[in-house]
Amino acid sequence: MLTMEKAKDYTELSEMAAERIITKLSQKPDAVLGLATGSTPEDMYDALIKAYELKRISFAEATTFNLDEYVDLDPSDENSYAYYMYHHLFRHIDLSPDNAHLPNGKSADPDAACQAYEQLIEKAGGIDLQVIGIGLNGHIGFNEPYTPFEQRTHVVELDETTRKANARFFPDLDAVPTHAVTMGIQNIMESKELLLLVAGEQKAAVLERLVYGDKTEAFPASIIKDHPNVTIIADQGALSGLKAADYQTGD
Ligand SMILES: N[C@@H]1[C@@H](O)[C@H](O)[C@@H](COP(=O)(O)O)O[C@@H]1O
Repeated sequence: MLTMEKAKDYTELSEMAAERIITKLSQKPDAVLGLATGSTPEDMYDALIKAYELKRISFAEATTFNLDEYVDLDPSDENSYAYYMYHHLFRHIDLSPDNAHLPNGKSADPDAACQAYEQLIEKAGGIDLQVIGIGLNGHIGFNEPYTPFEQRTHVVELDETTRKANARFFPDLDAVPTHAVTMGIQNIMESKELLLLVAGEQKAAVLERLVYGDKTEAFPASIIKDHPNVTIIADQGALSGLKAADYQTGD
């Protein structure tokens, strides 16, 4: 079932997304959370930190798995996703470092590292709630267009468009890694619940394609319509290409 929730702006979207995680942790303190990076979830993390400071939630029993990580960036590199997570969330909360997982982008044996990551997820009981964003080309995690839907955790060569979109975080385009490790589309689909966040007018065309377009490997996010429990939270800008009836009633 796909449910669409409308936020009036990015702030409300972030609060709504945080509330979903707060509810999950209240019902299941040892929940396994799938986390994402990028600009979109930044304020959701701020809202979660606030909720933690107000003692509304604790992460003491929780476990987290991130979707992806660049290849060859050290966790201390401020452009690595390990650093992003530490900076935006982990250092502010009571999540045990032993329970905070990201793919290993620095392994000498990347395939073995991908398998080990999957085993950790399995051992934790699978992901209860996976937060995802969407790239301008429809990628989820770092699963670029034409990634097979059955793909599991793997090393990817990043699209030029993705490297350009993410260059804003780096000194220049050349500094953007060419490869990343990402959970596969299959792993994302195996999570018990999916929460897709879409913010801003620059994402209106991708959201429009996701909602009205066909399921195709050319547009990786299109697969999520097959997931049994997916919620899209989108703000007004992102929703600007949709007919109102399509998001007020859900689908
Ligand atoms: N690998 C990440 C994705 O996990 C993220 O969801 C997406 C959108 O990012 P943003 O939220 O900055 O638009 O692109 C990045 O490249």
